[in-house]
Amino acid sequence: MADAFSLEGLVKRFGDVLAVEDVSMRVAPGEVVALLGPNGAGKSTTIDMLLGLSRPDDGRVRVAGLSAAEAMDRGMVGAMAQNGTLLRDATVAELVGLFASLHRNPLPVREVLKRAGVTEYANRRCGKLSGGEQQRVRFALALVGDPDLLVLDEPTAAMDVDGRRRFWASMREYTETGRTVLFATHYLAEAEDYADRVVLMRHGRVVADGPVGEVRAAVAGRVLRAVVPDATQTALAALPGVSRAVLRAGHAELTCADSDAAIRGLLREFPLAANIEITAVGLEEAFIALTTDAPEGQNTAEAEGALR
Ligand SMILES: Nc1ncnc2c1ncn2[C@@H]1O[C@H](COP(=O)(O)OP(=O)(O)OP(=O)(O)O)[C@@H](O)[C@H]1O
Repeated sequence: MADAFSLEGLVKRFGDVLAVEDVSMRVAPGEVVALLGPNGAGKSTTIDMLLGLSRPDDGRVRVAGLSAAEAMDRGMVGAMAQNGTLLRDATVAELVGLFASLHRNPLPVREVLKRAGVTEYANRRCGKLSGGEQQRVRFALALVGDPDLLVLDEPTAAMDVDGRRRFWASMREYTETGRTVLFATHYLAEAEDYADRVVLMRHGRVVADGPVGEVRAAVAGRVLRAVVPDATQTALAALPGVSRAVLRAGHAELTCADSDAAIRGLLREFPLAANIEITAVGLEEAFIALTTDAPEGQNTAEAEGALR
């Protein structure tokens, strides 16, 4: 089956800043992909290139076999920017109607309002809406052309807990129809709950790409904690199966790719290790392990290698 979209070796520089460096991914139709990463990781820059809003310095974007610009022209892509301005004096229904008139095959306005969950304030002026409500209107505008691919840059940034829940309920309905979605987010729980696949970015590069469960397992799978007298952080990091080690006042925290190998190695090298405890790693810890620069003695590069 043809890719819903593909990014091949994308590079983007802004002066001296290498914002995106060799980013590649292939996304199949129907996949819901979360693009995760800390501030400045290159998520928005990648999205802008996917949408044809900026040109890569190197590499190629294809959307259903077309260039980004062609796909946008044909209304195949719906986009929701972080903070595009809405016409303040237009009502929500008027604005959606205006956008519908720009598309060749728009969905009926009433249908769009319903799908985006904005029917209750359809007759309110956009300038009178809260930040979260405005985000939902932007979502409606992204849906109006009935696109095959939805690209959302931090869609829930301004929403409260209830707004977020309602937004994702609308999204679920949309993705159940087999549409492809790429969304950037800072919320790990959103990636965990709503994406089939997670792409983690750091410093302009993809550092992990896979199903949520696989990413979590590949980063470590487990954290082993123990009191280890006479150990050094470097010696702990060198144990088999350990991808990251932190030692504070004799308390070791070992992030493990293989916790069985790690515990055997630990007891062999440090027979006095005590109070040993092993727990599963959440996506949050996996995310932090992969997207923060490791302090001395930690071995994040190894964990990254395991994922590529
Ligand atoms: N127009 C620009 N001019 C100069 N530098 C830019 C420009 N756009 C982005 N950058 C830089 O490129 C890097 C990547 O930024 P980008 O906005 O893509 O990151 P991001 O992952 O989307 O971050 P955030 O989560 O904060 O939105 C950052 O160092 C940023 O400062």
